[in-house]
Amino acid sequence: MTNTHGKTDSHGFDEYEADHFDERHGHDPSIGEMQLDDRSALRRVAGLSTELTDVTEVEYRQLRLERVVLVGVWTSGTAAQAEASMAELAALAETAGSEVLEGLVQRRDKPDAATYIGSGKANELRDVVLATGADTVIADGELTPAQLNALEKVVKVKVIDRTALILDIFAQHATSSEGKAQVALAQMQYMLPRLRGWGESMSRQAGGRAGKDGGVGTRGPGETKIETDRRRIRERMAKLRREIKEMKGARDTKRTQRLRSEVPSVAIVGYTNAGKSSLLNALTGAGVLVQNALFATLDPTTRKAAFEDGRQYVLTDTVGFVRHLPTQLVEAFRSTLEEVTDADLLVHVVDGSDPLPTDQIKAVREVITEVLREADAPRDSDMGRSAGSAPAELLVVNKIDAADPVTLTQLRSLLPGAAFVSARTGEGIAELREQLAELVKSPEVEVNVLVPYTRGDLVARIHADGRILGSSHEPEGTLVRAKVPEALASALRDYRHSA
Ligand SMILES: Nc1nc2c(ncn2[C@@H]2O[C@H](COP(=O)(O)OP(=O)(O)OP(=O)(O)O)[C@@H](O)[C@H]2O)c(=O)[nH]1
Ligand SMILES: [Mg+2]
Repeated sequence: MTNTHGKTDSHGFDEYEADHFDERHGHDPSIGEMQLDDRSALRRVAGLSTELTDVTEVEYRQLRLERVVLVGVWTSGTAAQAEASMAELAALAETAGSEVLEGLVQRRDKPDAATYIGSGKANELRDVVLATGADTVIADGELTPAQLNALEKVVKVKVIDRTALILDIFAQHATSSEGKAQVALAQMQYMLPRLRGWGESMSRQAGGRAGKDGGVGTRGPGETKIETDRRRIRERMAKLRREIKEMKGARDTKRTQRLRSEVPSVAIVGYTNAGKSSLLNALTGAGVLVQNALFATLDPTTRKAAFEDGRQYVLTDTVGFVRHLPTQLVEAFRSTLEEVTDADLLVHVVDGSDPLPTDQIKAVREVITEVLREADAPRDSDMGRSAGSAPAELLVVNKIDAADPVTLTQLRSLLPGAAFVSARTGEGIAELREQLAELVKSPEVEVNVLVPYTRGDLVARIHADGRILGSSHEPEGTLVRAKVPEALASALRDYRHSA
């Protein structure tokens, strides 16, 4: 796996990811309306798919999404929510590089056990596929291997589900070696029960057909071949887990240093495309990748920043969330998501111009809860956060320049503590800075110490981590009055000076 940056680690403080900086100026299509140039601007990363083909030879069905028809089952919620879900699926499909030709939604109590949509609707879908010349159907859910297989038999083109689509986008956008490994792990986990025959393998397990060739979707290797492939994939997964753990080690060291120095950490979280990276840029001038694409950011980027009073803090931009984020990804990205669980404060960015911002807030909180629960589970390399202490959350409604005024008024009364900003125009950013300074724990312990000259290291730490209120050089050492983090105050205990 090569890294387009020529770097192996993009989690440092001062990395600058400019090579694919791709902001489209003055043009802001809404979700689901991304233009052709957006898609052609996307480069497909030839990474995992080829590798998997190596591993399993003919087994892996590469996602070559070109002309797609979307299909969804609307089981609960309002018509607006069903519509938003399809619009999001369209945006995901376009982010993955495909052209959306048509979308069908079926109202049902629950998805059809056999074919996801009902059989009548499946035939209708077949007609739409024929009429539009689509080569792929994307279903808005996670389908069982058997459902995918059965639906493919009816529509006679490739059928993939929302989970596979999201995994494909992640694979395209991963740039760091850690990100690539995490995506590969998630994809393999998804693929394992779906090896060629998607579901056919299930019937074999159940003592079904004897693996004779026969028609679409049933051709394939014999049982032993599939088993060999499964074993090879499991071996690769084990290797990836080990690699991810090692890569995480390097990042942990950095984080431990940060924790020790007690620099408060703020993590920017939120729905994908809400403007998290834009906000990081607005607050720190970082210049990270901003793109009107879903999951543009996969690797956490951390920047140092300072409040007005000179106090330092670190700000981390993270991977975006989405409704029903595939569990394979949550698990594989666990080490990345630790940036979230270890933060002192979460800045939760909400796209105020989205038609249903409160649904986004809910989806993000669900993922965060899941991540926090995972983080509380005991594991070998525990560090930082003590169980149960979730970081505080500040809601930031972004894109107020583009938001509907009525929605904004509703949000203001619904979310009284929230900040309202535009990362694009800068409106509200100064106020947000003040709010952050208030919320982030101040390292306020006042000390008055006489530090002997042999402990220059301590004086250096006071300078680095605290605020000097006054200092003078005395015959016995440096006399310092300062506000310092609690940990440093206790390290200075022996040098307390009473004057
Ligand atoms: N109108 C408007 N557009 C904004 C604002 N902030 C961000 N955007 C646009 O929203 C899109 C997404 O911005 P990003 O900062 O990449 O969003 P993100 O949350 O980091 O997205 P992912 O990393 O993909 O999850 C880009 O097209 C931005 O130009 C804003 O305040 N107003
Ligand atoms: Mg981003």
